[in-house]
Amino acid sequence: MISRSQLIGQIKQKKSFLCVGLDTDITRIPEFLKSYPDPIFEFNKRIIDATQDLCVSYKPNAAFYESRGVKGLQSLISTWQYLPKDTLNIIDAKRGDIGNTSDMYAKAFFDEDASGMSFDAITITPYMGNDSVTPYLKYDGKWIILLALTSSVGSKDFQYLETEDGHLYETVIKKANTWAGADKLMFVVGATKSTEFTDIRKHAPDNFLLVPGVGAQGGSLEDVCQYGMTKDCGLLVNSSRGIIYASNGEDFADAARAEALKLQQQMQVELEKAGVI
Ligand SMILES: O=c1ccn([C@@H]2O[C@H](COP(=O)(O)O)[C@@H](O)[C@H]2O)c(=O)[nH]1
Repeated sequence: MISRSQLIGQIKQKKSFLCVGLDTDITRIPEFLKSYPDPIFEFNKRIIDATQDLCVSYKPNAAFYESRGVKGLQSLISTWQYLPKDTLNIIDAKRGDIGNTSDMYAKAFFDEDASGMSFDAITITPYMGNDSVTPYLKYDGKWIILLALTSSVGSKDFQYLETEDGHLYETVIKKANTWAGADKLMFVVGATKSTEFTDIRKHAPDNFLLVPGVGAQGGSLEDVCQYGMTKDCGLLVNSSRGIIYASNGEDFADAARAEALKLQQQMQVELEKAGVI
């Protein structure tokens, strides 16, 4: 479990707001790892060892594990067990369903006794509304991260629809902030949407934003910080493929570390510029 003040403390100490995405694809990991009993876990373990002093968060994406059935679930559980307990460990599951089903999803990812895993935070889709979200809020110390404005091209299909608040993504943020405080609730905002961060901050001055889309998707870290950073930082910037697949040779962990270090160094500059550190 990691509270808002602990998260801010980690950011200041590590001079980083990097979230390393563990989107671990069996077809992209180095060949030599495939002789290990659990190649996906072995890969993640080495990535974690190589990056944990440079990041404040890890984000396994559930799809990469669930797509492998029982084996994948075991890799996810082993990865969760190995994750440092002072980083904010997010399961990127993008769930959303009626209340009693959400209860089960919450158990799956938050209740170690039930499932063998207890992540600090989960990503959720907001469109089924309040009763689809409240089951996760019952867990003390856990975070929910609602999709607000995604990095995808398809974000324009629904998220920009005009509403009384401006756009649908603004209504999502405004409404969800009546359900939980900034100590439990974050929003996903894509790095490819940096100019919208100013509007988003009007509705979410204190919430942390989980920002995917730098690196492989082309978003700019500098722009995200210019429009989205707060006095407490308020940002967790994710990079998955750009870090974990920096090399597919025996040097993959060193190459991942080098990419994470580049991002951490840019983040340090931004934190100093904004007076956070
Ligand atoms: O709007 C969104 C929401 C989630 N994601 C997820 O973040 C990572 C991004 O991976 P990269 O390899 O750094 O592009 C991935 O798990 C996505 O499912 C997103 O990209 N955009």
